[in-house]
Amino acid sequence: MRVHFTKMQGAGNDFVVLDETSADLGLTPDQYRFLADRHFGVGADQILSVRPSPAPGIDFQYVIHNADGGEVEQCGNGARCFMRFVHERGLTSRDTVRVQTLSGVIEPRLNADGRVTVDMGAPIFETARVPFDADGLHPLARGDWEQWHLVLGSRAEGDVISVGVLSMGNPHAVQIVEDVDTAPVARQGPLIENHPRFPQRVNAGFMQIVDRGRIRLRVFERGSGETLACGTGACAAVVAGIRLGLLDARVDVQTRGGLLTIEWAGLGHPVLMTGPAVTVFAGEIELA
Ligand SMILES: N[C@H](CCC[C@H](N)C(=O)O)C(=O)O
Repeated sequence: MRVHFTKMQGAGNDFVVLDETSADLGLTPDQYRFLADRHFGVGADQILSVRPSPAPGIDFQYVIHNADGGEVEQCGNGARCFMRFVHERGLTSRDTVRVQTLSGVIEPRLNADGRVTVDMGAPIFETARVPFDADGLHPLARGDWEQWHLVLGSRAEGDVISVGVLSMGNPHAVQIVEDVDTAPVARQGPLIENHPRFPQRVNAGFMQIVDRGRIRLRVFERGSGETLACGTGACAAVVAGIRLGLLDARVDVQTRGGLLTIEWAGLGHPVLMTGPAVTVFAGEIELA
């Protein structure tokens, strides 16, 4: 099957985008993994499928698969690229659309300066909804929020880290580090991602607080490994920092791939994420 695709990136988090508005391609996990493969396929952190409206009042459906072929609930950098894609392909003439994802409706908006702002919805803190298995654990109260001690690996080698746990539709565990450049992302990332207390695994954030309006962030993503940026990870990190009393309501997030700006007015409010969305090239590929 010959498939047309568009390669895009948002702050270096890169995507293969498929226009499935005329017909679902019906791809398998193996085919998603092939498209994401940086040696045998196109190469991407996630594969984004643009599908027709599922209901009145909703413009599109947005389906996301990680590089490991697994479908996931949300992708922030992908949502910005989604908006650029539907605009460039003439699938909408509007600068904002309503998009159904597995975790709810999001509203990306194309700004005059070329960046894209997305209402990512409100963060979720109930551990059962992240999901995070807190049974038998005693939280550490910090700010107006709880932190959890996680033992990584076997008790012998076990790092014990303190994480904030929350969902942006997808699960995140965020820890504060002195310096993201020396943080043990490669070693701790997989141990956090696959920690048994996260039944659906988790995205692992490593946040360095520069000042109350700026952080540096690295994320070891569930199903994709460390990426140059993670949009939902940036939202989760800023929300965690605000709840710990360490950040103001508007924060610039410096990732290895670029700058994102996150705004959150507090409990009950949505998180707004603003950042770049770039079309790199289009092509076709033969799928077995
Ligand atoms: N790896 C994530 C999905 C992609 C999130 C990230 N690329 C973003 O920009 O939010 C997960 O398994 O929940």
